[in-house]
Amino acid sequence: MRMTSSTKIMLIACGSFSPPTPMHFRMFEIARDHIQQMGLGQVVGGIVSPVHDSYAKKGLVSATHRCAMIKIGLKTSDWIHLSDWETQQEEWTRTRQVLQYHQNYINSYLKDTNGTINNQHIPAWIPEGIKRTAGQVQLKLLCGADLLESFATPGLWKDEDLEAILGYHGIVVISRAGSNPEQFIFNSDLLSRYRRNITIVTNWVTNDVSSTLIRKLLSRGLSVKYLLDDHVAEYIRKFGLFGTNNETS
Ligand SMILES: Nc1ncnc2c1ncn2[C@@H]1O[C@H](COP(=O)(O)OP(=O)(O)OP(=O)(O)O)[C@@H](O)[C@H]1O
Ligand SMILES: NC(=O)c1ccc[n+]([C@@H]2O[C@H](COP(=O)(O)O)[C@@H](O)[C@H]2O)c1
Repeated sequence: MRMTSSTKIMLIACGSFSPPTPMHFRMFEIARDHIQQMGLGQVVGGIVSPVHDSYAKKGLVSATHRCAMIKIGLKTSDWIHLSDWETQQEEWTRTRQVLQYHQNYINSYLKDTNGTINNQHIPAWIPEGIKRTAGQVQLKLLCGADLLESFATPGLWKDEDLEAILGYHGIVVISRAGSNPEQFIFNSDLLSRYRRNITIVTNWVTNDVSSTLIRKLLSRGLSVKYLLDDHVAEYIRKFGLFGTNNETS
């Protein structure tokens, strides 16, 4: 998987997005700039894939609400799109399979010269005009350094899944306050083995706004203005999510 300036790349971020913060979308912009400026490839699309409801993480509101908020937050982006595929499955899907599904779909879409897929519903996350782009598209996992560090949590990730994610797709890691991805990779045999498939991107404007922080502010009736998209905040208040119950937030 050698990357050159002509390699076509799509980025996919998997997470709870409960709620989606501007940082969730900003990480795509930071990654695209880095990849293109370093001549590592051409980023042709971004996918936000919210986790299934059965993931049952604390603070997770229904996928219907999370998908709606992601769509609202992405209204002004012309290259990052929601994929609700994970949320539509019977149960939680491991990240390796999420990547595999999207990569397979992209591959068959690009190969579909007789237009069979064109007759079906094309998901919104397929970049417009991608068929005109010659060659293959490589799907990479985009994540914050905390997700990379979760790879070391015993029992959380299967080794064979990490091998597949790192070996076949590759990951793009955005630095996050309090993390040291270089050191973390150095300490891991597995990650060191796949070091060249891991792109670390320094976020020069560190911003540690997390969904947890936003949920806390909202549940305490505190303002989230300038931390969260106004329209997403409006949606949250409208449906009384995260303990807002129509209070000022
Ligand atoms: N401020 C940030 N800087 C870099 N990466 C981030 C930031 N916030 C979220 N991410 C990344 O976004 C992806 C989706 O994360 P997730 O939905 O779990 O967000 P979160 O804000 O960390 O959520 P929570 O606070 O509920 O744990 C993860 O890869 C996570 O590392
Ligand atoms: N084994 C796995 O594939 C695995 C394990 C833990 C988290 N994840 C994914 O990581 C993302 C973020 O999860 P957390 O918010 O729990 O860090 C989610 O999309 C989740 O599905 C995948």
